[in-house]
Amino acid sequence: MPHTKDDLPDALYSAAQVRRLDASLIAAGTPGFELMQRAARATWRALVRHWPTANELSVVTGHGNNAGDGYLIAVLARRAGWHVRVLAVGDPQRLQGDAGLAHADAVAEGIAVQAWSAQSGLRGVVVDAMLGTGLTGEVREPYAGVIAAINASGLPVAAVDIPSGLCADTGRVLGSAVRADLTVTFIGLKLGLFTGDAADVVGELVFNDLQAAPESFNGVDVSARLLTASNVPRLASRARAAHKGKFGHVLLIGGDRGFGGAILLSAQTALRSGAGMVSVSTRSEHVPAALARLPEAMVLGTSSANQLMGLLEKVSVLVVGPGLGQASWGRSLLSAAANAPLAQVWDADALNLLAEEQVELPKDCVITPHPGEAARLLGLSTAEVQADRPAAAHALSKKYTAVVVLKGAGSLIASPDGRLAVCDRGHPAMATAGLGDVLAGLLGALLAQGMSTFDAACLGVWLHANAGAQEGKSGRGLAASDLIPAIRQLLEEQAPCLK
Ligand SMILES: NC(=O)C1=CN([C@@H]2O[C@H](COP(=O)(O)OP(=O)(O)OC[C@H]3O[C@@H](n4cnc5c(N)ncnc54)[C@H](O)[C@@H]3O)[C@@H](O)[C@H]2O)[C@@H](O)CC1
Ligand SMILES: [K+]
Repeated sequence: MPHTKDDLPDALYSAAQVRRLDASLIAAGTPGFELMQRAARATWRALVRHWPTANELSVVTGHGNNAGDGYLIAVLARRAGWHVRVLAVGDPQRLQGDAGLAHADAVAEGIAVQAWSAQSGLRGVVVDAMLGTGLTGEVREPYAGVIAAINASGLPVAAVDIPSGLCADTGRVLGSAVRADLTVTFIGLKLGLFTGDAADVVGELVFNDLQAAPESFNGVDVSARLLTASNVPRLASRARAAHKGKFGHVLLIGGDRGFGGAILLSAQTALRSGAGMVSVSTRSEHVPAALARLPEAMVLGTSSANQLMGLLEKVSVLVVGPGLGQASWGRSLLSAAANAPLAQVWDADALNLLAEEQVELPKDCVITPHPGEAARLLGLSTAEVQADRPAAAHALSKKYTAVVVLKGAGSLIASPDGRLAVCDRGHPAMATAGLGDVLAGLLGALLAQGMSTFDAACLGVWLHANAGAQEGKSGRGLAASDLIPAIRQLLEEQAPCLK
């Protein structure tokens, strides 16, 4: 069954797990060469749909089964009357097994198979059939040079299974990767197609399960779940007899001198995302501005942690960190929060203070690091975190026994019980200040309405990314507060109040 972006299955696999799936399909009676033919047909159909007026193909092949798919795509294109040639990186005589058979089929069809050279000259649509799930380590020559030539050609590119150079497990470009306009991927979705660098190289994604019987998936673990409109957790609809006491009381702590706006953005989002009551603890000099902006909130000018104590007994959820700063004011408020037996969201400077071991995180919190904060918490560099985002999210979740939202393209949500969810929505216009404050306030409101930490994190990330995609469409200049009405609208569409 072909699937496009909006109806993808949600199970995500590593390269090793997909290899196990391949093996179980073959063991269940479908020969590998038949799978390769199905992969080629699926790619060919998607390619014709994507470029309906094209009639010329340059298929660039490597040395494994990914190349085998490429030879069979060339055969289908030739039979459809297209001008086709194959540019082989390395010696095609060395191809073995099913890929060898596919090469023989292409030759028998009279297709010109030339050795790749810098002078080969690419034409028409380029099919990238060099490196698939068999990629290991940084891309070596001659492939790196061929990838650079394909990217420099400016021609349309269809990638077979995964763009060559993109790691199927981590979504990291291993040195260099083909920038595809279309990727057709098979059997099981690879986690690496949805996080990290993937969004810049995958293009339109089409999935085909190659008619795998559902039983073939039994016994093969899933690495992660893709968040989709149908599986994302929902808030319950509200009863008519609802009252504000049922929807929690969120206390947001932060906004030191110079960062007063951050906590207001969080508080405004918590209010607009359905929290029953919202209180803000901030610097006394920020109180008049906060009241002017948020008349619905209770605003407490706080100069020391002692002033928080009474309030901590009345509220149900804490959001700590936006604009908190790292000076003694923020540190003392964070320590008071850390001792409160409440559901909590820690963000921004709360995470920097946590990394400095100034405080201990209570159990069952949500933490929302961006890659730089995640790196500080793990004692790694940001590049090391980005090199394997799923591993970093799992490691943080284990280290702090917390639900972790690792932000950045393809946000990840990791739970200490091993679950991992991936959100591939969002928009580059979201790379702007204040977006994290909005997310923290949203998560606080969802916890206050009774969701578990993992469900709140999944729904919060999903709503935030979709609101960003909706509002970011017009490009740069998105202000964080633009997201708040969009989040409210999406929440209401998802779990409407009774009319
Ligand atoms: N039955 C199957 O196994 C099926 C496999 N399929 C295709 O087969 C692919 C997997 O095939 P393979 O496991 O043969 O692997 P690939 O074809 O992905 O790549 C293996 C080749 O890449 C080279 N290579 C690995 N890392 C490299 C690096 N860092 N730099 C340069 N070269 C590197 C290896 O030396 C080897 O020649 C899938 O992605 C998919 O396209 C599909 O045909 C469906 C069925
Ligand atoms: K490829």
